[in-house]
Amino acid sequence: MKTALTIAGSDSSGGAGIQADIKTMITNGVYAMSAVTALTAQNTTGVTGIMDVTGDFLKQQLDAVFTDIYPDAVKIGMVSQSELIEAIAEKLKEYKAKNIVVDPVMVATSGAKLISDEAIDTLKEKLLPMADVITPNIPEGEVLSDRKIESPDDMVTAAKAIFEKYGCAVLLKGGHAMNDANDLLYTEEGPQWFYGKKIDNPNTHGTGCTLSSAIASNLAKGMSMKDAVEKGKEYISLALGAMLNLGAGSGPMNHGFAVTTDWEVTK
Ligand SMILES: Nc1ncnc2c1ncn2[C@@H]1O[C@H](COP(=O)(O)OP(=O)(O)O)[C@@H](O)[C@H]1O
Ligand SMILES: Cc1ncc(COP(=O)(O)O)c(N)n1
Repeated sequence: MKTALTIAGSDSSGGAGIQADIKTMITNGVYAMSAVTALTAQNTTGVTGIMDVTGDFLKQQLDAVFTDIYPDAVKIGMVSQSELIEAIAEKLKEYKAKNIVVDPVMVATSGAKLISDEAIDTLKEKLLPMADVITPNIPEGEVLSDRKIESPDDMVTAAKAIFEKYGCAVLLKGGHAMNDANDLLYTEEGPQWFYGKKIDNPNTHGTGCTLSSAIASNLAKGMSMKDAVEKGKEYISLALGAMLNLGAGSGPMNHGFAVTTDWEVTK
């Protein structure tokens, strides 16, 4: 069985962060492991508390994982402090991690800020250049490219700028701010659009976490970047389309739509 590691924050309501990542990885057929960067007290209406782990404890978790069950892919989500980003960069280098997917999480769907300004600089300097692909949404893409993104043409210009600046493939997600679900992948081969049908579902808590974990799972299974993105988009469209409706705010998706309860105990 292929293996994947998520390095991210815990979402107590289970729709985003570590919990979304693990559910996504299981449903995509890989063995899921986690190194927790922070605990959040969070539900569908907002984040009420954040408790970061220490850099040393994050390193301990990464040592424990990499020296025993080597991950075929690594997904990085919420990392709010520079010290933690530095710890991750150091360990990924030490263990020669492969198939690194960075979701540069900055603001939750509910509006809470999940990264310090100083950490954004460290992310740009230390982590993005190590990534195989990064998956910013439009507001994150604006921060990383230092320009406004207001049209599909702007998406191409911004993705190219990020690709050239940080040397990693960029999947710039249109879902949030543009009126459709079209994402742009920018690699050394240039731009490629992935078209999605906008699903009329207000419950989008955790979509970014979920897509990046699906892509990491697909890379772990040996898919090319393009196939990993295409399959990842199919997965998130089905999870959104399952129309789960939980909580008072923007609720979670049904990550396990493809998990069967129709199993039997065999003796
Ligand atoms: N309503 C929707 N219907 C279909 N796909 C969507 C919808 N909203 C987001 N997506 C897709 O979900 C993925 C995550 O995007 P996005 O919501 O922008 O991420 P983030 O949570 O980081 O803001 C993208 O592939 C995007 O196109
Ligand atoms: C612990 C944690 N990590 C990430 C997100 C971002 O979620 P979204 O994918 O909705 O932007 C979140 N709300 N909580």
